Amino acid sequence: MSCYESIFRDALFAGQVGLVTGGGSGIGRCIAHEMARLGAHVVLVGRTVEKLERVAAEIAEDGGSASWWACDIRDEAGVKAMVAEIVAAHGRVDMLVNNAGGQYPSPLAHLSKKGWEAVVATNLTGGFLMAREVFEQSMQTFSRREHRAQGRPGPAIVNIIADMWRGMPGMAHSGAARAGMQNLTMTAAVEWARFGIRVNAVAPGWIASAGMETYDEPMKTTITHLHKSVPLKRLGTESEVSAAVCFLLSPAAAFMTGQTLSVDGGAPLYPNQFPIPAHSNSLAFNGFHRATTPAFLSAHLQSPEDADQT
Ligand SMILES: CCCCC/C=C/C(=O)SCCNC(=O)CCNC(=O)[C@H](O)C(C)(C)COP(=O)(O)OP(=O)(O)OC[C@H]1O[C@@H](n2cnc3c(N)ncnc32)[C@H](O)[C@@H]1OP(=O)(O)O
Ligand SMILES: NC(=O)C1=CN([C@@H]2O[C@H](COP(=O)(O)OP(=O)(O)OC[C@H]3O[C@@H](n4cnc5c(N)ncnc54)[C@H](OP(=O)(O)O)[C@@H]3O)[C@@H](O)[C@H]2O)C=CC1
Repeated sequence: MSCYESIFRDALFAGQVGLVTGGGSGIGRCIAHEMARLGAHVVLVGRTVEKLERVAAEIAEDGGSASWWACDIRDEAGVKAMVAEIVAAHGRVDMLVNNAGGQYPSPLAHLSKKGWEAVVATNLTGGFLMAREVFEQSMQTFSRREHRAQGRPGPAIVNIIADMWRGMPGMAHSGAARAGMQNLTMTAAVEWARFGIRVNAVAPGWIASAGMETYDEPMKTTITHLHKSVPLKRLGTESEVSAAVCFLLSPAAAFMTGQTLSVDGGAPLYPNQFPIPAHSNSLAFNGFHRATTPAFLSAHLQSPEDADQT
């Protein structure tokens, strides 16, 4: 019996096959453990063989069932071949968790085209390729009628995105990609609903995941202060993201599609997360004709720093 504790009932995913991209570390590893604990066979996908092997071994030690496939989700031919092999080996894919992703901090103006493309390909194109292949190859394997006859829905898909609702200052490439993924979630949900395929997303806020280790020291220092900007006054855990994912994959969410669940302690509702750096020359307001600015507010039409200089 697995040592992984889940809030969900035993055997919830018994007999199902689930793919977890980025399953070799952090949130993806945790999701893979929980899905295996609930009875699924889990295929771990990522680029680093050692990480995938280690997590597959952990799941096996816990009495679960897992295999792995090394693949860069940005490689279209690699994704096609991988999904084909998995479908050939297991007969189908019931669940896809598009979790692989990442970015590096940089001011927008310093982003190179290559860096932008690397992050957009990782966080948007890769998720699209995975979802499209799972859809296409599921449709080839089982006709819609066969699916219905077996009383089984098509695969359930969950995309991991991020808290980008108010922009993502310092990580513009990732914010743009995640916003794209959120929109793709809605479109796929509508286009694939008639095949019984549900597509949802989970938007983690700041999670104390292994992924946070990948940042440099100044960024890690910033991260140690992030909890102060969270109404619940702490970071989230990998297992709190996993629980949301397992809920969306489960029949409890059978009437949910195209939705994004935020797991963020309320952080986006709280302003001042990222202080705007001091202005050297902020834009002056344009002094509209016929404006009716109350006198007591006129001082607030320029930043205090600029006001100090006048
Ligand atoms: C406020 C805190 C957090 C907010 C919430 C989010 C948290 C998390 O997401 S935690 C998970 C974190 N995990 C990661 O982010 C994984 C680590 N990151 C990456 O692997 C990279 O960022 C990647 C996504 C770009 C990896 O893609 P890959 O193609 O493998 O990258 P390359 O190393 O080949 O780089 C390609 C290109 O991208 C530019 N670049 C990459 N890293 C940096 C960097 N640290 N600084 C500046 N530029 C970077 C660069 O242009 C690279 O090309 P070259 O210059 O030729 O190397
Ligand atoms: N932790 C947090 O606070 C937040 C995390 N997120 C997102 O949640 C997801 C999981 O993050 P987390 O667990 O924290 O971080 P990790 O860095 O631990 O996980 C990212 C995983 O994705 C894999 N991966 C990255 N690029 C590729 C690729 N091109 N092809 C295949 N696999 C890839 C990595 O493995 P490998 O390098 O071996 O391929 C790694 O296992 C990411 O998308 C992350 O951006 C979103 C918001 C907040």
